[in-house]
Amino acid sequence: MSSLVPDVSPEQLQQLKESAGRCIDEAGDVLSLLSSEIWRCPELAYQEEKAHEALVRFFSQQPGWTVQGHYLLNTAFRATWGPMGGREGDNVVNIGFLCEYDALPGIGHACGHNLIAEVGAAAALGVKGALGALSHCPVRAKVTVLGTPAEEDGGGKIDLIQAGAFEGMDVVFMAHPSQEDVAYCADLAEIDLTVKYHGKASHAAAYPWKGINALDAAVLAYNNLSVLRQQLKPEWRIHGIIKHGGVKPNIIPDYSELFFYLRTPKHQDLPHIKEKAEKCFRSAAMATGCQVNLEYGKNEFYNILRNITLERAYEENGKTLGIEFITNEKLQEIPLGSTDFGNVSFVVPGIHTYFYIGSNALNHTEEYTAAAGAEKAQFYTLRTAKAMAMTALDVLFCPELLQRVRDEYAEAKLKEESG
Ligand SMILES: NCCC[C@H](NC(=O)CCN)C(=O)O
Repeated sequence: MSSLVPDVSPEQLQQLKESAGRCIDEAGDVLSLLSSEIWRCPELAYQEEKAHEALVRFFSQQPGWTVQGHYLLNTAFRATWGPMGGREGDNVVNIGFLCEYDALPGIGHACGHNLIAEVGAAAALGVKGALGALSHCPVRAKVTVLGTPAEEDGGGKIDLIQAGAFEGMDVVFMAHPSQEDVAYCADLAEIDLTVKYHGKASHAAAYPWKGINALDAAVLAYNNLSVLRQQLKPEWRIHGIIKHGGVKPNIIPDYSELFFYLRTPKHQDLPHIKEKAEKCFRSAAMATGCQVNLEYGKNEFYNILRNITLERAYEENGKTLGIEFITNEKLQEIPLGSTDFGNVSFVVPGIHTYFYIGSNALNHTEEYTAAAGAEKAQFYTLRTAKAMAMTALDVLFCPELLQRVRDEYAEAKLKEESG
Protein backbone atom coordinates (compact mmCIF):
# COMPACT_ATOMS: atom_id res chain seq x y z
CA MET A 1 0.00 0.00 0.00
CA SER A 2 1.31 3.44 -0.93
CA SER A 3 2.00 5.79 1.97
CA LEU A 4 -1.10 7.61 3.18
CA VAL A 5 -1.65 11.25 4.00
CA PRO A 6 -0.60 12.14 7.54
CA ASP A 7 -3.00 11.14 10.35
CA VAL A 8 -4.73 8.46 8.26
CA SER A 9 -3.91 4.84 8.97
CA PRO A 10 -4.51 1.92 6.57
CA GLU A 11 -7.23 0.76 8.97
CA GLN A 12 -8.93 4.14 8.80
CA LEU A 13 -8.79 4.09 5.00
CA GLN A 14 -10.32 0.63 5.04
CA GLN A 15 -13.06 1.91 7.32
CA LEU A 16 -13.70 4.77 4.86
CA LYS A 17 -13.99 2.26 2.02
CA GLU A 18 -16.46 0.19 4.02
CA SER A 19 -18.39 3.38 4.80
CA ALA A 20 -18.57 4.19 1.09
CA GLY A 21 -19.93 0.72 0.42
CA ARG A 22 -22.60 1.13 3.07
CA CYS A 23 -23.62 4.49 1.64
CA ILE A 24 -24.03 2.90 -1.78
CA ASP A 25 -26.07 0.04 -0.36
CA GLU A 26 -28.27 2.47 1.58
CA ALA A 27 -28.96 4.36 -1.68
CA GLY A 28 -29.58 1.11 -3.56
CA ASP A 29 -33.33 1.61 -3.92
CA VAL A 30 -33.18 5.16 -5.27
CA LEU A 31 -30.30 4.21 -7.53
CA SER A 32 -32.27 1.29 -8.93
CA LEU A 33 -35.27 3.55 -9.50
CA LEU A 34 -33.05 6.04 -11.31
CA SER A 35 -31.60 3.33 -13.53
CA SER A 36 -34.98 1.82 -14.39
CA GLU A 37 -36.45 5.25 -15.12
CA ILE A 38 -33.72 5.78 -17.70
CA TRP A 39 -34.02 2.23 -19.00
CA ARG A 40 -37.76 2.53 -19.52
CA CYS A 41 -37.43 5.65 -21.69
CA PRO A 42 -34.61 4.96 -24.14
CA GLU A 43 -33.47 8.12 -25.91
CA LEU A 44 -30.96 8.53 -28.71
CA ALA A 45 -27.74 10.51 -28.73
CA TYR A 46 -28.16 14.21 -27.89
CA GLN A 47 -31.89 13.57 -27.32
CA GLU A 48 -31.58 12.20 -23.76
CA GLU A 49 -33.92 14.80 -22.26
CA LYS A 50 -35.80 12.52 -19.86
CA ALA A 51 -32.59 10.85 -18.71
CA HIS A 52 -31.01 14.26 -18.21
CA GLU A 53 -34.04 15.38 -16.19
CA ALA A 54 -34.00 12.21 -14.07
CA LEU A 55 -30.31 12.57 -13.25
CA VAL A 56 -30.51 16.31 -12.51
CA ARG A 57 -33.50 15.63 -10.24
CA PHE A 58 -31.67 12.76 -8.58
CA PHE A 59 -28.67 14.87 -7.59
CA SER A 60 -30.82 17.89 -6.74
CA GLN A 61 -32.63 15.71 -4.21
CA GLN A 62 -29.37 14.51 -2.67
CA PRO A 63 -28.01 16.88 0.02
CA GLY A 64 -24.86 18.86 -0.65
CA TRP A 65 -24.64 18.68 -4.45
CA THR A 66 -24.37 21.71 -6.72
CA VAL A 67 -26.23 20.70 -9.88
CA GLN A 68 -26.03 22.31 -13.32
CA GLY A 69 -28.51 21.05 -15.89
CA HIS A 70 -27.99 21.59 -19.60
CA TYR A 71 -24.29 21.88 -18.81
CA LEU A 72 -22.46 23.01 -21.96
CA LEU A 73 -24.67 20.59 -23.95
CA ASN A 74 -28.45 20.45 -23.84
CA THR A 75 -28.53 16.97 -22.32
CA ALA A 76 -25.28 17.08 -20.32
CA PHE A 77 -25.19 17.89 -16.59
CA ARG A 78 -22.66 18.45 -13.85
CA ALA A 79 -23.10 17.72 -10.16
CA THR A 80 -20.30 18.72 -7.79
CA TRP A 81 -19.66 18.24 -4.10
CA GLY A 82 -16.86 20.13 -2.36
CA PRO A 83 -14.13 21.19 -2.25
CA MET A 84 -14.23 20.12 1.36
CA GLY A 85 -11.69 19.15 4.00
CA GLY A 86 -8.00 19.79 4.24
CA ARG A 87 -6.83 23.30 4.91
CA GLU A 88 -7.39 26.45 2.90
CA GLY A 89 -4.69 26.58 0.29
CA ASP A 90 -4.31 22.81 0.07
CA ASN A 91 -4.42 21.42 -3.44
CA VAL A 92 -7.89 20.11 -4.26
CA VAL A 93 -8.08 16.57 -5.59
CA ASN A 94 -11.04 16.50 -7.97
CA ILE A 95 -12.41 13.03 -8.68
CA GLY A 96 -14.69 12.68 -11.71
CA PHE A 97 -17.35 10.06 -12.32
CA LEU A 98 -18.90 9.91 -15.80
CA CYS A 99 -22.49 8.93 -16.59
CA GLU A 100 -23.65 7.82 -20.03
CA TYR A 101 -27.36 7.44 -20.77
CA ASP A 102 -27.98 7.33 -24.52
CA ALA A 103 -29.71 4.32 -26.08
CA LEU A 104 -29.65 2.61 -29.48
CA PRO A 105 -32.24 2.97 -32.21
CA GLY A 106 -34.88 0.27 -32.18
CA ILE A 107 -33.42 -1.78 -29.32
CA GLY A 108 -33.31 0.66 -26.42
CA HIS A 109 -30.60 0.33 -23.77
CA ALA A 110 -28.89 -2.62 -25.46
CA CYS A 111 -25.53 -1.42 -24.17
CA GLY A 112 -26.75 -0.82 -20.64
CA HIS A 113 -26.01 2.89 -20.52
CA ASN A 114 -28.71 3.20 -17.84
CA LEU A 115 -26.33 1.14 -15.69
CA ILE A 116 -23.40 3.39 -16.61
CA ALA A 117 -25.38 6.33 -15.27
CA GLU A 118 -26.26 4.36 -12.13
CA VAL A 119 -22.75 3.16 -11.42
CA GLY A 120 -21.31 6.66 -11.81
CA ALA A 121 -23.96 8.17 -9.55
CA ALA A 122 -23.55 5.39 -7.00
CA ALA A 123 -19.77 5.70 -6.80
CA ALA A 124 -20.06 9.45 -6.34
CA LEU A 125 -22.61 9.02 -3.54
CA GLY A 126 -20.30 6.51 -1.90
CA VAL A 127 -17.25 8.78 -1.89
CA LYS A 128 -19.27 11.78 -0.77
CA GLY A 129 -21.00 9.77 1.95
CA ALA A 130 -17.75 8.41 3.36
CA LEU A 131 -15.95 11.76 3.36
CA GLY A 132 -18.97 13.70 4.57
CA ALA A 133 -19.21 11.50 7.66
CA LEU A 134 -15.73 12.52 8.80
CA SER A 135 -15.52 15.19 11.48
CA HIS A 136 -12.61 16.60 9.50
CA CYS A 137 -11.37 15.25 6.19
CA PRO A 138 -7.57 15.57 6.08
CA VAL A 139 -7.51 16.01 2.28
CA ARG A 140 -9.12 18.75 0.26
CA ALA A 141 -11.48 16.74 -1.93
CA LYS A 142 -14.00 17.45 -4.64
CA VAL A 143 -16.35 15.02 -6.40
CA THR A 144 -17.60 15.84 -9.89
CA VAL A 145 -20.29 13.85 -11.66
CA LEU A 146 -20.43 14.63 -15.37
CA GLY A 147 -23.39 13.54 -17.47
CA THR A 148 -21.86 12.81 -20.86
CA PRO A 149 -24.46 12.21 -23.59
CA ALA A 150 -24.20 10.73 -27.07
CA GLU A 151 -21.50 8.09 -26.71
CA GLU A 152 -23.14 5.86 -29.31
CA ASP A 153 -23.34 8.56 -31.92
CA GLY A 154 -21.42 11.80 -32.12
CA GLY A 155 -19.30 11.69 -28.98
CA GLY A 156 -20.69 14.01 -26.31
CA LYS A 157 -17.55 13.64 -24.18
CA ILE A 158 -15.53 15.10 -27.05
CA ASP A 159 -17.83 18.12 -27.25
CA LEU A 160 -17.46 18.51 -23.47
CA ILE A 161 -13.66 18.27 -23.68
CA GLN A 162 -13.68 21.04 -26.27
CA ALA A 163 -15.96 23.11 -24.01
CA GLY A 164 -13.56 22.74 -21.06
CA ALA A 165 -15.73 20.44 -18.93
CA PHE A 166 -12.77 18.26 -17.90
CA GLU A 167 -10.50 21.09 -16.81
CA GLY A 168 -9.47 20.76 -13.18
CA MET A 169 -10.27 17.06 -12.91
CA ASP A 170 -7.48 14.88 -11.51
CA VAL A 171 -8.80 11.40 -12.21
CA VAL A 172 -11.94 10.12 -13.94
CA PHE A 173 -13.79 6.85 -13.59
CA MET A 174 -16.56 5.14 -15.51
CA ALA A 175 -17.72 1.57 -15.97
CA HIS A 176 -19.45 -0.09 -18.91
CA PRO A 177 -21.70 -3.16 -18.87
CA SER A 178 -20.21 -6.20 -20.54
CA GLN A 179 -20.00 -9.99 -20.22
CA GLU A 180 -16.86 -9.90 -18.07
CA ASP A 181 -15.19 -7.87 -15.35
CA VAL A 182 -12.08 -6.24 -16.77
CA ALA A 183 -10.26 -3.03 -15.91
CA TYR A 184 -9.20 -2.20 -19.45
CA CYS A 185 -10.05 -3.06 -23.04
CA ALA A 186 -8.10 -1.88 -26.07
CA ASP A 187 -11.07 -0.04 -27.54
CA LEU A 188 -10.50 1.20 -31.07
CA ALA A 189 -10.19 4.70 -32.50
CA GLU A 190 -13.10 5.37 -34.82
CA ILE A 191 -14.60 7.85 -37.27
CA ASP A 192 -18.04 7.85 -38.86
CA LEU A 193 -18.35 8.36 -42.61
CA THR A 194 -21.48 9.12 -44.63
CA VAL A 195 -21.16 8.65 -48.41
CA LYS A 196 -23.70 10.13 -50.81
CA TYR A 197 -23.84 9.24 -54.51
CA HIS A 198 -25.75 11.42 -56.95
CA GLY A 199 -26.70 9.99 -60.37
CA LYS A 200 -29.52 10.54 -62.85
CA ALA A 201 -32.95 8.94 -62.84
CA SER A 202 -34.42 7.27 -65.91
CA HIS A 203 -37.06 4.63 -66.67
CA ALA A 204 -35.22 1.39 -65.87
CA ALA A 205 -36.92 -0.55 -68.66
CA ALA A 206 -37.67 2.03 -71.32
CA TYR A 207 -34.36 3.81 -71.52
CA PRO A 208 -31.98 2.72 -68.71
CA TRP A 209 -29.01 3.88 -70.74
CA LYS A 210 -30.06 7.46 -70.07
CA GLY A 211 -29.69 6.94 -66.33
CA ILE A 212 -26.68 7.21 -64.02
CA ASN A 213 -27.18 4.55 -61.38
CA ALA A 214 -26.39 5.65 -57.81
CA LEU A 215 -27.30 2.22 -56.42
CA ASP A 216 -24.69 0.63 -58.67
CA ALA A 217 -22.16 3.02 -57.17
CA ALA A 218 -23.17 1.99 -53.66
CA VAL A 219 -22.95 -1.71 -54.50
CA LEU A 220 -19.57 -1.30 -56.18
CA ALA A 221 -18.28 0.67 -53.20
CA TYR A 222 -19.55 -1.96 -50.79
CA ASN A 223 -17.81 -4.67 -52.81
CA ASN A 224 -14.60 -2.61 -53.11
CA LEU A 225 -14.49 -2.36 -49.31
CA SER A 226 -15.24 -6.06 -48.97
CA VAL A 227 -12.15 -6.99 -50.99
CA LEU A 228 -10.07 -4.26 -49.32
CA ARG A 229 -10.55 -6.00 -45.95
CA GLN A 230 -8.12 -8.78 -46.91
CA GLN A 231 -5.40 -6.17 -47.13
CA LEU A 232 -6.21 -4.44 -43.84
CA LYS A 233 -4.34 -5.12 -40.60
CA PRO A 234 -6.29 -7.67 -38.53
CA GLU A 235 -7.40 -5.19 -35.85
CA TRP A 236 -8.62 -2.60 -38.36
CA ARG A 237 -12.34 -2.48 -39.07
CA ILE A 238 -14.47 -1.07 -41.88
CA HIS A 239 -18.18 -1.83 -41.67
CA GLY A 240 -21.39 -0.12 -42.62
CA ILE A 241 -24.81 -0.08 -44.20
CA ILE A 242 -26.56 1.14 -47.35
CA LYS A 243 -29.06 3.62 -45.87
CA HIS A 244 -30.73 4.48 -49.16
CA GLY A 245 -30.62 2.54 -52.42
CA GLY A 246 -33.52 3.74 -54.48
CA VAL A 247 -37.29 4.18 -54.39
CA LYS A 248 -38.75 1.92 -57.11
CA PRO A 249 -37.41 -0.87 -59.34
CA ASN A 250 -38.39 0.97 -62.52
CA ILE A 251 -36.56 4.19 -61.62
CA ILE A 252 -32.78 4.18 -62.02
CA PRO A 253 -31.73 5.44 -58.54
CA ASP A 254 -30.37 8.94 -58.73
CA TYR A 255 -29.37 8.92 -55.08
CA SER A 256 -27.82 6.41 -52.70
CA GLU A 257 -26.35 6.81 -49.23
CA LEU A 258 -24.01 4.65 -47.16
CA PHE A 259 -23.04 4.99 -43.49
CA PHE A 260 -19.73 3.45 -42.41
CA TYR A 261 -17.49 3.22 -39.33
CA LEU A 262 -13.73 3.14 -39.85
CA ARG A 263 -11.65 1.84 -36.92
CA THR A 264 -7.97 1.43 -36.06
CA PRO A 265 -6.17 0.54 -32.80
CA LYS A 266 -4.53 3.99 -32.62
CA HIS A 267 -6.10 7.26 -33.65
CA GLN A 268 -2.86 8.13 -35.48
CA ASP A 269 -3.74 5.31 -37.93
CA LEU A 270 -7.16 6.73 -38.82
CA PRO A 271 -5.82 8.80 -41.76
CA HIS A 272 -4.45 5.61 -43.34
CA ILE A 273 -7.71 3.72 -43.21
CA LYS A 274 -9.58 6.80 -44.38
CA GLU A 275 -7.32 7.05 -47.43
CA LYS A 276 -7.93 3.40 -48.35
CA ALA A 277 -11.68 3.66 -47.85
CA GLU A 278 -11.95 6.86 -49.85
CA LYS A 279 -10.37 5.15 -52.88
CA CYS A 280 -13.09 2.50 -52.69
CA PHE A 281 -15.86 5.09 -52.61
CA ARG A 282 -14.40 7.42 -55.24
CA SER A 283 -13.60 4.62 -57.71
CA ALA A 284 -17.23 3.49 -57.56
CA ALA A 285 -18.28 7.01 -58.51
CA MET A 286 -15.85 7.00 -61.41
CA ALA A 287 -17.05 3.64 -62.65
CA THR A 288 -20.71 4.72 -62.69
CA GLY A 289 -20.43 8.38 -63.56
CA CYS A 290 -21.95 9.44 -60.23
CA GLN A 291 -20.95 12.44 -58.16
CA VAL A 292 -19.86 11.49 -54.65
CA ASN A 293 -19.79 13.39 -51.35
CA LEU A 294 -17.88 12.06 -48.35
CA GLU A 295 -18.99 13.49 -44.99
CA TYR A 296 -17.00 12.51 -41.90
CA GLY A 297 -18.51 12.61 -38.42
CA LYS A 298 -17.73 15.74 -36.42
CA ASN A 299 -15.68 13.88 -33.81
CA GLU A 300 -12.93 11.29 -34.10
CA PHE A 301 -13.12 8.75 -31.26
CA TYR A 302 -9.68 8.04 -29.79
CA ASN A 303 -8.34 4.74 -28.50
CA ILE A 304 -8.03 4.61 -24.71
CA LEU A 305 -4.78 5.80 -23.13
CA ARG A 306 -4.60 3.16 -20.43
CA ASN A 307 -3.44 3.75 -16.86
CA ILE A 308 -2.21 0.48 -15.44
CA THR A 309 -1.54 2.03 -12.05
CA LEU A 310 -5.19 2.94 -11.67
CA GLU A 311 -6.35 -0.33 -13.19
CA ARG A 312 -4.37 -2.33 -10.64
CA ALA A 313 -5.73 -0.28 -7.75
CA TYR A 314 -9.25 -0.86 -9.06
CA GLU A 315 -8.62 -4.60 -9.43
CA GLU A 316 -7.26 -4.83 -5.87
CA ASN A 317 -10.38 -3.18 -4.52
CA GLY A 318 -12.69 -5.17 -6.76
CA LYS A 319 -11.17 -8.48 -5.65
CA THR A 320 -11.97 -7.66 -2.02
CA LEU A 321 -15.61 -7.45 -3.15
CA GLY A 322 -15.47 -10.80 -4.93
CA ILE A 323 -15.02 -9.48 -8.47
CA GLU A 324 -13.24 -12.07 -10.61
CA PHE A 325 -11.35 -10.18 -13.29
CA ILE A 326 -10.50 -12.00 -16.49
CA THR A 327 -6.90 -12.91 -17.11
CA ASN A 328 -4.70 -11.04 -19.54
CA GLU A 329 -4.70 -14.03 -21.89
CA LYS A 330 -8.50 -13.88 -22.13
CA LEU A 331 -8.24 -10.13 -22.57
CA GLN A 332 -7.16 -10.72 -26.18
CA GLU A 333 -10.49 -12.40 -26.85
CA ILE A 334 -12.59 -9.45 -25.65
CA PRO A 335 -14.58 -8.00 -28.55
CA LEU A 336 -13.65 -4.40 -29.14
CA GLY A 337 -15.72 -1.34 -29.93
CA SER A 338 -14.97 2.33 -29.55
CA THR A 339 -15.80 4.94 -26.94
CA ASP A 340 -15.45 8.68 -26.62
CA PHE A 341 -13.90 7.96 -23.23
CA GLY A 342 -10.77 7.41 -25.31
CA ASN A 343 -10.61 11.14 -25.95
CA VAL A 344 -11.10 11.81 -22.24
CA SER A 345 -8.18 9.50 -21.39
CA PHE A 346 -5.90 11.82 -23.36
CA VAL A 347 -6.84 14.86 -21.25
CA VAL A 348 -7.33 13.31 -17.79
CA PRO A 349 -5.92 10.08 -16.32
CA GLY A 350 -8.72 7.60 -15.89
CA ILE A 351 -10.14 4.13 -16.29
CA HIS A 352 -13.09 2.88 -18.32
CA THR A 353 -13.75 -0.51 -16.79
CA TYR A 354 -16.17 -3.20 -17.92
CA PHE A 355 -18.41 -5.17 -15.63
CA TYR A 356 -20.53 -8.33 -15.75
CA ILE A 357 -24.23 -7.67 -15.18
CA GLY A 358 -25.49 -11.20 -14.57
CA SER A 359 -26.06 -12.18 -18.18
CA ASN A 360 -24.02 -13.66 -21.00
CA ALA A 361 -26.11 -11.86 -23.60
CA LEU A 362 -24.13 -9.74 -26.03
CA ASN A 363 -24.19 -5.96 -26.15
CA HIS A 364 -26.34 -4.34 -28.84
CA THR A 365 -28.89 -7.15 -28.73
CA GLU A 366 -32.46 -7.23 -27.43
CA GLU A 367 -31.34 -9.80 -24.89
CA TYR A 368 -28.86 -7.32 -23.48
CA THR A 369 -31.54 -4.67 -23.28
CA ALA A 370 -33.54 -7.03 -21.07
CA ALA A 371 -30.46 -7.84 -18.97
CA ALA A 372 -29.68 -4.14 -18.45
CA GLY A 373 -33.16 -3.58 -17.07
CA ALA A 374 -33.24 -6.69 -14.92
CA GLU A 375 -33.09 -6.60 -11.11
CA LYS A 376 -30.24 -9.11 -11.32
CA ALA A 377 -27.96 -6.43 -12.77
CA GLN A 378 -28.24 -4.32 -9.63
CA PHE A 379 -25.93 -6.39 -7.48
CA TYR A 380 -23.14 -6.23 -10.06
CA THR A 381 -23.71 -2.55 -10.76
CA LEU A 382 -23.48 -1.54 -7.09
CA ARG A 383 -20.47 -3.81 -6.57
CA THR A 384 -18.69 -2.08 -9.43
CA ALA A 385 -19.62 1.31 -7.98
CA LYS A 386 -18.12 0.28 -4.64
CA ALA A 387 -14.87 -0.75 -6.32
CA MET A 388 -14.73 2.61 -8.13
CA ALA A 389 -15.46 4.52 -4.93
CA MET A 390 -12.80 2.57 -3.03
CA THR A 391 -10.25 3.33 -5.73
CA ALA A 392 -11.20 7.00 -5.65
CA LEU A 393 -10.53 6.98 -1.89
CA ASP A 394 -7.13 5.40 -2.54
CA VAL A 395 -6.32 8.23 -4.93
CA LEU A 396 -7.49 10.82 -2.39
CA PHE A 397 -5.59 9.40 0.59
CA CYS A 398 -2.48 8.03 -1.11
CA PRO A 399 -0.60 10.98 -2.66
CA GLU A 400 2.10 8.60 -3.87
CA LEU A 401 -0.51 6.58 -5.79
CA LEU A 402 -1.94 9.75 -7.37
CA GLN A 403 1.56 10.79 -8.37
CA ARG A 404 2.22 7.41 -9.98
CA VAL A 405 -1.08 7.72 -11.85
CA ARG A 406 -0.05 11.14 -13.09
CA ASP A 407 3.47 10.04 -14.03
CA GLU A 408 2.18 7.06 -16.00
CA TYR A 409 -0.38 9.24 -17.76
CA ALA A 410 2.24 11.81 -18.78
CA GLU A 411 4.65 9.12 -19.99
CA ALA A 412 1.99 7.19 -21.90
CA LYS A 413 0.63 10.33 -23.53
CA LEU A 414 4.10 11.44 -24.63
CA LYS A 415 4.82 7.99 -26.04
CA GLU A 416 1.51 7.79 -27.84
CA GLU A 417 1.70 11.27 -29.30
CA SER A 418 5.30 10.85 -30.45
CA GLY A 419 4.13 7.83 -32.45
N1 LIG B 1 -19.60 6.11 -33.83
C1 LIG B 1 -19.32 5.74 -32.48
C2 LIG B 1 -19.76 4.35 -32.16
C3 LIG B 1 -19.50 3.99 -30.72
C4 LIG B 1 -19.96 2.60 -30.39
N2 LIG B 1 -19.66 2.36 -28.99
C5 LIG B 1 -19.97 1.19 -28.43
O1 LIG B 1 -20.62 0.33 -28.99
C6 LIG B 1 -19.46 1.00 -27.03
C7 LIG B 1 -20.54 0.61 -26.16
N3 LIG B 1 -21.55 1.61 -26.10
C8 LIG B 1 -19.25 1.55 -31.25
O2 LIG B 1 -19.79 1.15 -32.26
O3 LIG B 1 -18.16 1.12 -30.85
